[in-house]
Amino acid sequence: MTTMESLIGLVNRIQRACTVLGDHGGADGALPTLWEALPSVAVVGGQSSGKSSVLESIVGRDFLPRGSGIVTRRPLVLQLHKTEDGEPEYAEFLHMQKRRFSDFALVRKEIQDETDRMTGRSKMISPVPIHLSIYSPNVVNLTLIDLPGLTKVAIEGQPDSIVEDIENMVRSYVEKPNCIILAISPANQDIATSDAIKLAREVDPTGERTFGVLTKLDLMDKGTNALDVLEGRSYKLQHPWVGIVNRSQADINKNVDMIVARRREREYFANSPEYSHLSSKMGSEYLAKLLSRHLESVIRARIPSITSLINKSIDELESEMDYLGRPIALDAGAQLYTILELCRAFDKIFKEHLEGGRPGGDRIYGVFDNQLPAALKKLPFDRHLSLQNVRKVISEADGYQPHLIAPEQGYRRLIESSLNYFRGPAEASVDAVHYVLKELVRKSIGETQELKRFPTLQAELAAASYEALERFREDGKKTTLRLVDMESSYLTVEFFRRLPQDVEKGGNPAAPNNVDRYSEGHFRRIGSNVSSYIGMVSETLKNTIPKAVVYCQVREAKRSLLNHFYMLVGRKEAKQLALLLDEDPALMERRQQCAKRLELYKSARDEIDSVAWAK
Ligand SMILES: Nc1nc2c(ncn2[C@@H]2O[C@H](COP(=O)(O)OP(=O)(O)OP(=O)(O)O)[C@@H](O)[C@H]2O)c(=O)[nH]1
Repeated sequence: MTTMESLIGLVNRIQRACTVLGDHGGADGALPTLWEALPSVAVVGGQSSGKSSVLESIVGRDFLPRGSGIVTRRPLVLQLHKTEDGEPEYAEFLHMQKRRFSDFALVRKEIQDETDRMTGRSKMISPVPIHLSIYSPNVVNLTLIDLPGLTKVAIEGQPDSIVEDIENMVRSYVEKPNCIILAISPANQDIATSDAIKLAREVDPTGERTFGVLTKLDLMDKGTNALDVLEGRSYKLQHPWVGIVNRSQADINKNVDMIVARRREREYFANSPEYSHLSSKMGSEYLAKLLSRHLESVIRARIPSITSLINKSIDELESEMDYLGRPIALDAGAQLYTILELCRAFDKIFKEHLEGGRPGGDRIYGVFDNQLPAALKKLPFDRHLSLQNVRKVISEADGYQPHLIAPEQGYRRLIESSLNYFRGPAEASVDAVHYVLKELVRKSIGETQELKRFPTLQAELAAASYEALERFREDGKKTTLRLVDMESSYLTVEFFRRLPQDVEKGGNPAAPNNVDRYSEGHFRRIGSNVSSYIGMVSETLKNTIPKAVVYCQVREAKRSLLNHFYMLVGRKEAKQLALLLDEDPALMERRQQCAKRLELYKSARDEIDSVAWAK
């Protein structure tokens, strides 16, 4: 292989890979894409200027869709690969790599069908290119991009905006500094009105990367010629103008062979009185060689910057791969190990929340320090130990025989019924701490970077943790309620012994119409005695409830949150483990894309290295 072939071949391969990866120089890219760094040749021209004809005669084959209106509605990236003489000619589409087309009429049909697949049968246009490779001994290595013909009016069924849409799409290709513009203008039309030249002048005012092509020389009015244009007097470009004679419509109808047409074109120039002095620099074959040579020199000049773009991209992709994490191992042992690692990472963060280092654990103390005391304070003892209620409870407890010295039964009933009120705050504390723990689990899962890739494991971990917390909550409730029950099962005798003996009987003589067996003061005193006993119990519970809650819930969460989960995981089979490590599909997709791109860039780098050394 000569250097030229390998250089263009290299760019061809990179271009194809770019398309596979969806990189076709979109207008939105903030960073320069690899596609944009690669030199390419775009064919631009007004409708019927002869674009398709030029492309076909460069290829030496009929294969482009024909018809009226806007036929080319998607860019066609045409990569020509020269093969050894005698080898069969064939074409291949990137979107259908398994199929080799040797019938070029079918190539034409597939271009049409593939255009419709993207744009629908509407006459809309799409910037997503179709990739076609042609392998033939009759071509030179070259990549050409056929773009929709510039037009001035929309036809039936097309929105008016199509005129502008086409121009914008074509512009988005030709404005790239690496794009070589093949500007096609018909000779039978004033060059000053050429759509192709108008656009080329706009994006390449110095004419450095524009190749002017003049078609339909044979259709000029008798007695006129195109020498002013071809010799660069009408519109100056850095590269020489190339005149072309394509097949006429009549030739096409008569199926005149392309190879015959090429010969006729050669003869036309050789025998033309006006152009014979230019004949070695005219015609589609010459144009193909000129472009190929130019493309090669441009590629050679661009190689250092392409290499540096590739190296930069490799660095970026590698760091993205690091961020996305390694792909998961396939054997059960390694998977189990990974799962346990991930659990440990989560557990560590959860503990940091409880023990400090990360916020949230303090909210548990908040429950003990604020919520519990406030709830205890709010208990309705005032109402429960009102004079009225005390009198009622005591009297009912006494029954037909009022108490003689102190209402033992009544006291017990009052105390027991009061103690019942403590169940509320006890349960509420357990619940409050439960919710704090649950929230911390949720937060910790979110904060475990390593878990991000594994939504299934995240969900399972959360479910297992919540289940464990639920068990701890039940235990917490049982234990705190037991503390309350213990208070009612045995009263502190000392407290009552220390009370002054209440011996008052027979009512208050000062009260004139006392219908009660005991004075109000008597009941008041009982109420206040019970109230201070309850106050004492309240103080105790304020201290013991937190102990029970921490013992049953917080301590257990720290010690054994995932114990049950570990046991379950340990029993799982390889397939179930793999399910747990099911990654977020979007992420998997991204890693795959990333890996594919990385592979592309690396092989591009290798190829560039080998081409550079081959020289
Ligand atoms: N006689 C003659 N006819 C030509 C020449 N070039 C193109 N034609 C004819 O002009 C018509 C249009 O040519 P195409 O190659 O289809 O032009 P195009 O720019 O691809 O047209 P659209 O795809 O419709 O925009 C066809 O009938 C060709 O046969 C030429 O050099 N000489």
